[in-house]
Parts: sequence; structure tokens; C-alpha cells
Amino acid sequence: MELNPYQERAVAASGHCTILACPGSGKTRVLSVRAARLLANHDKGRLCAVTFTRDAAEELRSRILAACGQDHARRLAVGTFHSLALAQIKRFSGGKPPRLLSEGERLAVLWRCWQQHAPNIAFENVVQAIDARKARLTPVPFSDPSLESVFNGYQEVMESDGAMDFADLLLLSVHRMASGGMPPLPIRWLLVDEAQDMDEVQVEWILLHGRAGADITLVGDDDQSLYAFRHALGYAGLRKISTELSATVTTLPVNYRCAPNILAHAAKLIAHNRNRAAKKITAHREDVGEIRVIRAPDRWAEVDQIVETIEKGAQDDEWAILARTNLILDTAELALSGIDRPCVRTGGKSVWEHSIGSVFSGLLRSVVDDSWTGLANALSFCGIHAEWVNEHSRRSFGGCIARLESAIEQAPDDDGSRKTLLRLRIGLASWREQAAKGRATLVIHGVAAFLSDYCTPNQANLLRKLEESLVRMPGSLAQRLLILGRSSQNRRKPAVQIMTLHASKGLEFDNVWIMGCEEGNLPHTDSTEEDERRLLYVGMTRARHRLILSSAIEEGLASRFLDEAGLS
Ligand SMILES: Nc1ncnc2c1ncn2[C@@H]1O[C@H](COP(=O)(O)OP(=O)(O)OP(=O)(O)O)[C@@H](O)[C@H]1O
Repeated sequence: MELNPYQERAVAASGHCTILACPGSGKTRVLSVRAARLLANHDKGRLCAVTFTRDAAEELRSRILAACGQDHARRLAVGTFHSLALAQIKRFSGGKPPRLLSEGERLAVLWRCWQQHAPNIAFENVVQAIDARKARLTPVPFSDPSLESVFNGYQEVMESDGAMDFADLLLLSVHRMASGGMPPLPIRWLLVDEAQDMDEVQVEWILLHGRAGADITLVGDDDQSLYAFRHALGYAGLRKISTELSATVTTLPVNYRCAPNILAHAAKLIAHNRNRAAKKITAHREDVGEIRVIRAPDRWAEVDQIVETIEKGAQDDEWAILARTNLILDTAELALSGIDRPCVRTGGKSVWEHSIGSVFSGLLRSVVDDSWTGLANALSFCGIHAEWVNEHSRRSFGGCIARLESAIEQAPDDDGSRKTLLRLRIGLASWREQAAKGRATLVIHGVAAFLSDYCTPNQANLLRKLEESLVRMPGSLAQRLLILGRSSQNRRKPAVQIMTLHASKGLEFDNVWIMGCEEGNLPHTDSTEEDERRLLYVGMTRARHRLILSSAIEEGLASRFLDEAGLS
């Protein structure tokens, strides 16, 4: 595949270089070919490339080496900001390197400090405030003094253990380089992928290397900056580095992915953002894509249309179902769990894997095949002590009814446990009878009614939706459960992928359906209008041939973005 003239210019640019790309323009390809050429054309000098995830680092490394040959591997380092900063600190700081806290440990320490110093503030707000402080070069005072106590307590706990979190690691690297206490990495070229996602500390880390003599290459698309909530600077970060280093700015305006009419509507939408780099976006393809806008009475009717459309198409049609929130996607997943296509929830937990989802389907499975595990999980969900349930599971034998009967005899003295076991024993006998007579709906309602007495309000809400979706499926109870099992096992080549708009970044699909396009959901009230517009732009530009945007009348007015994109 030949490079187009814009790609060739970006690959060949000398010195500092900022490559402003549009979606589907081959960013990673340009970055890897540029890196490969730099290595192949120069005998000396190390090259370092930075990505935001380990997977992206591995992929970029193999693409660079595939283009220039393994001989150059020793002059190449590809990693995340944090892995490179850790390598730098290990190499240049005397003494023991810091121990890095895992995400779980970090949250556990923060939780303790939160309970001690600021239990009146919601925990997620505390985490956000601490993360925001650490994404800045100069600390900004907290809005609430108790947050300062949480922060100090958290830092003290880490210091006493010789530990550090990821954000501190990068800050330490930046402060040591700035004060002359540690040299930058000894590299000749530094390339950054997805550079629109850098925060203030990451921008400074790059600039310190640029000031020390490394040639900096940034590749990014400010219109695809989705992480402002994680303090990404977007266009401002790209501009700061380009201006300070007087970088050559080139663009990649040719989109190879989308049908031209799909791209034109996406471009029309994003043109409403004011704070963005001016750039052309042109389509390479010439075919006409299909675009539809659907307004359904309610969310169930909306997902019914998704199901109908997918079922009408070919078996192997590739679909992405996207929405702003996981809550909206839950309804889509429920409706799609009954279709005859491999379907997967990507990047989020399936509703059937939530605690109530797995307990519900597990108990139904026990009704069908007399297996004990689903029943034991239900017992522990209903409040019977997990240790007792495990012990009884080890000691008892036979079918579920026999094992329940011996459990009733040996149940702990507290009233609740025995009552639950008795109810379950009676329920199970009757559900099995109904199932044998083919009355699947009655069994589903009965099991849901039993579990609902032990649910929190949120669980009860989800349970109602799960119940409804199973009732809507055709076939016997065993066949319906088989469909659920099949959809969670078919993860290799799913025809239908369900994911948030955020998770769709970097992917492409023949057919894209963006649901929940209502005011309040898209733009979502939690974020700024420009951020939300970028999110829809990213979703629309995932589609190769077909783009469908839908909303539900019951959920509110249709999104203003549809108007802006010329789609209402
Ligand atoms: N010069 C080229 N000729 C033909 N096809 C190309 C060329 N460059 C890139 N492509 C194709 O364009 C498509 C989009 O490329 P890629 O996914 O790398 O884009 P991207 O810039 O990373 O997109 P996004 O930012 O939207 O995720 C790929 O299928 C790729 O093979």
C-alpha cells in the first residue's frame, strides 16, 4: 500500500513535526513508517515512541520493526509514559527504585484516607480531585480543606512504604529533569501517538526532551480528544509543544474508511466546535453510504428496531451498537441476547455478568439441569453465610432437592437462613414441574419474584429488565439459557459488538448504530458540549458503509447534534 502525498510529507518532515490527522487517515501507519525510516536512514541515535496503553505500544513496536527490520530493535524503545519514566528513574536515580502501587492498592489506600478525613464527600469526587491535582505541574489548592487532609494522608502512607502511584512517577521524572537532578532519556527522536490525549505533566515531559535536543514528532487528532475528564489538554497540548519547538505542522486529511456522505455529515457536526485546529477532511472512497435517523416511541421500541434490522441482514454483517452510557447499552444487550448472531459486550461488563444477572441465570440453569452451583450462588446471594454454603456444598450429594433438604436440617439457627432454604425448596419443586410442562415464562417470573425479595433497589431494577428480556425470547427455558451461554462464549468473532462511544475510538465497522441520541444523553449533562460533540464525531466516523442514529421520544428531545450534522 503506497503512502499518499500527505502521508509521505508527514513521514519525511525533518526536525520537530506535528502531524494533525483526521479519522481513518492512517495515523499509526504514518507514525510507524516515519520511525522505521528514521532508524534505517541513520546509523546512530535511539528512537523512543510513546503510546497510552501497553497494547498500543506492542502493536506500534512490531509495526516499526516490521518496516525497518529487527536489526534496529536495540535502538528502539516503545512504551507508555509511565513505563518510560520508570525506566528513566531506575537508570538515573541511585538507590532503590520506587515500588509502584497497582490500581487496586491505590484505591484501597485512598479509601482508608477518605474514610478518615472526608467521609462526607462522595468517594468518586475525592478520587477525581486527587487525580486532577496530580495531572498538574503546580499544585492547585483543593476546594475543600478536608481534601487536603486526604491528599496528605495518602502521600504519607505511600512514602512510609517506599511506594508511588503512576501519576507521582511522571511528576517525579519531570521535577528531577527540570531541576537538573536527572537527565532526559538519551534519545535522538521522540514520537508520541494519540498526542491529543496528553495532560499538562505529559506535555512537560515531552518538552523537556525536546529542549534537551530530541526531535519531537506528535501525531494526533484534536477532534478525537475524548479524555478532558482525565485532564487531557487536546488541541491546547498539541499547540503548546508545536509553538514552543517551532515544529513543522502537516496534516493527514484523507479518510480511507467512511463513505463520503457519512464523512460529510460528521465533518459538518464537528465544524460547530470552536476550539479546534482548522483542517480539511476529504473522503478517499466514492461509493454512497446508507444513513438513517430513527425516532422510536421508547427505548424498547428503539432496540426492537436494532434487532429487526440486524436480523434482516446477512449472518456475517458486522455491526457496532454504540451509546453514550452503559445504562443505555444494557437495554440493547438484553434485546440482542435473543438474536441468532454472535454478539458481545465490549469494554463493559455484560448485564448477565453483574451479580444479579449471574445469580438469576444460574438459578434458572439449576432448574433446567439440576446442577448445584447456580443454587449455591443464589443461597449466598440471599444472605446465607458464604462459608456455610461452601461447607454444605462440599459435604452434600445428590440432586438439588435432596441437597436442599439436608441443608434445611443442618441450617444455621438463625430464622432467616432456614426460611430462605424452605422457600427455595418449595419454589424449586414447582419451577421444575412448570419447566417440564414447557411453561418457561412462568418459571422465569417465579424465579425473578423469589430473588427480588433479596435485591437492593438497583438490583431489583436490573432484575426486572433481565426478566423481561428472557420472557421475550422464543423457545424452551433450556434453549433460552443456551442463547445466553452462546452469546458470552462467542467472543472470538462477534458479528455484533455493543460498546460505549468512548470505547469505540480507534475501531471501524461496516455498520454503526448510535442509539440514545437524546438531549441529556448526547450531549450528556455531565460534560461540556464540545467534548460531547467530539464523542459523537468519533462514533460517526467508525462507520464504513452504514450509519444509523436513533433516539426514543419517551427519553426526551432528539439531540441538537443531529440538526448540526444536517441529519434531522
Ligand atoms: N495510503 C493508504 N492507501 C490506502 N489505504 C490506506 C492508506 N493509509 C491508510 N489506509 C487505510 O485506512 C484505514 C484507516 O487507517 P487507520 O485505522 O490507521 O486510521 P486512523 O488514522 O488510526 O483512524 P482513527 O483515528 O479514526 O482511529 C485502514 O484500513 C488503512 O489500511
